[in-house]
Amino acid sequence: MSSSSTAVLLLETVNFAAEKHRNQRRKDPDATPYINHPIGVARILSHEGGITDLEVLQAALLHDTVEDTDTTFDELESVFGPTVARIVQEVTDDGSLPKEERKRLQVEHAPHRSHQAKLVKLADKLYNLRDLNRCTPTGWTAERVQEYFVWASRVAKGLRGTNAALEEKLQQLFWERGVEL
Ligand SMILES: Nc1nc2c(ncn2[C@@H]2O[C@H](COP(=O)(O)OP(=O)(O)O)[C@@H](OP(=O)(O)OP(=O)(O)O)[C@H]2O)c(=O)[nH]1
Ligand SMILES: [Mn+2]
Repeated sequence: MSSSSTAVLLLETVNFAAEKHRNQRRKDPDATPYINHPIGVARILSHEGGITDLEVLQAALLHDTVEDTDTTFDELESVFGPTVARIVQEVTDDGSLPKEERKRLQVEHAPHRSHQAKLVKLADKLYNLRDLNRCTPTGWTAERVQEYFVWASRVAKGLRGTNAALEEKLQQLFWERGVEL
């Protein structure tokens, strides 16, 4: 595929995600537009992970659309194709389960995800941990922040051997918190 059609597809994808997340905000005190997160996750993959796989970058832009908006996997498949839809599906929690179960399943399933899905997971965790270092979400205690680091390290353990650059950056954040990986 030519670089120009890659650019067009990425713009189509970021616009789809922006429209889906249009009314959502992050949990930080400034209520940052939610779309900053998926854009930042895709940018970590390209800029820090050296990832050029278009379907991975598209899946990163779309990774929270089904979990957090009215988007369906069928819709993603018809607009962006089966591979992108499958990667998003792999990184989407089952919202019908209780939160503790969803968290436990992320740890359990991480090692069995595809390489493409593991990349998105690594970048998602790296973004969210950096965001926690930047500021505390409204209503979160320091203990809840630390628990997120501990849980994220257990997920990251199952993602090992996927991307050295991203894993080293995650490792540094865990080390700074005194969390063993
Ligand atoms: N650090 C941070 N996170 C925020 C903020 N606003 C929204 N989030 C989202 O909150 C989720 C982490 O919070 P939790 O309390 O663990 O999860 P919850 O959404 O199920 O309540 C992440 O979802 P996710 O991307 O789906 O990832 P995951 O951790 O659920 O896998 C993250 O993107 C913010 O200001 N800072
Ligand atoms: Mn996310």
